[in-house]
Amino acid sequence: MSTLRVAVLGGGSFGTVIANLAASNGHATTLWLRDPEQLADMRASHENTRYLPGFALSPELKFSDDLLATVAAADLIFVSIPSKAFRAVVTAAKPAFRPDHMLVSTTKGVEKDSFALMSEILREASGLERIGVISGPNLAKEIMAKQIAGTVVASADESLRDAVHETLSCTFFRVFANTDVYGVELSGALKNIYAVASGIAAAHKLGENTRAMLLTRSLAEMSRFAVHLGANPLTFLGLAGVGDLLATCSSSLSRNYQVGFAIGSGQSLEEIVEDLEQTAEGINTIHTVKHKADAMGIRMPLVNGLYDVIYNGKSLYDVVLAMMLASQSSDVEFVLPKPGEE
Ligand SMILES: NC(=O)C1=CN([C@@H]2O[C@H](COP(=O)(O)OP(=O)(O)OC[C@H]3O[C@@H](n4cnc5c(N)ncnc54)[C@H](O)[C@@H]3O)[C@@H](O)[C@H]2O)C=CC1
Ligand SMILES: O=C(CO)COP(=O)(O)O
Repeated sequence: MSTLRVAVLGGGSFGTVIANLAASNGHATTLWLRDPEQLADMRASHENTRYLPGFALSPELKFSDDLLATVAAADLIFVSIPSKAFRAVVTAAKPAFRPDHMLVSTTKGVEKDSFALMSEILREASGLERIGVISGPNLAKEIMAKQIAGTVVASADESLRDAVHETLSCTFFRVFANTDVYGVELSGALKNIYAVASGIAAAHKLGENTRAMLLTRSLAEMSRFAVHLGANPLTFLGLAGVGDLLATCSSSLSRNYQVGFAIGSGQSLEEIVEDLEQTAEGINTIHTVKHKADAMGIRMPLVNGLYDVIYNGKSLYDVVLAMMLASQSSDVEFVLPKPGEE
């Protein structure tokens, strides 16, 4: 196995997980974080006490707050920065990029207003060609606890896919490959919306039939939307699609599910956002996807319903009732297209 020099940008839950996997696999790895206090704490304790307390990190993992030096010393760079700051960080790193650099987003969100996907931002802001994304059912704490999991790396560049496999694979973490970059990253971003809906459903103690219907119709809606944006619908049958939807919509470890549960328990969105000390991409994604779907004329009943509950103050009861009494719809649109959508 060849060893790579790896940089991970972002010292939150997931950046720490990725950096720890790479370092534990013997790759020279530096985790870049901007906060000097957190940097000093991580250097001293070799633990991410803020986001992943109780998990010892690889003794080989290095930490830095020097963005350009960290990037310049790496071959493979993972960007694990929330979508709202993603472009700013990649732009700041640009002076250190080289044409041979491989850039991989781990971020499950879309840029507000522009609707740019993270792979598009990586390409635009860096000017580089070797771009990829990873996504899948990857709850950070489970991976830190070495519970078996898999992820998907998507890129048109085979050597990048191989490098990510070599860097992250181990006895409890398996990396699968895909070439449908938009499909994989849209899967990761869109499922956060439905994790919020699932959290609301859980708070209302809805039954298993309801949960199964919600998840299945979520998958139908996600793939319908993504196909309009040029993704392959079959990607949604993979680990990044149905896999991540199942994990995130079922787990109280998911921050998006937690937000939904709090909404369903009667808390206001303002209170929830104030209390939340971590990233829940779904809140912005609901807003951004609703406006994009409206502009493109894509039917998204679950997104519209959720938007009405969260942003327009409509009652959940009225929204669900309207959905249940709507005219007959197609089960699988690739088998029976909706009239007018053949
Ligand atoms: N936590 C998880 O289980 C997983 C998270 N993801 C995705 O990874 C991305 C990052 O999420 P987490 O690490 O969980 O978030 P987090 O909330 O745990 O941490 C975010 C980190 O980004 C840093 N950050 C924010 N703005 C920054 C800026 N301008 N410059 C430098 N650093 C900045 C924060 O200081 C913090 O360290 C999200 O898009 C999330 O959807 C993907 C898979 C699993
Ligand atoms: O994407 C995730 C698991 O695959 C993490 O989900 P949350 O961002 O909702 O915690």
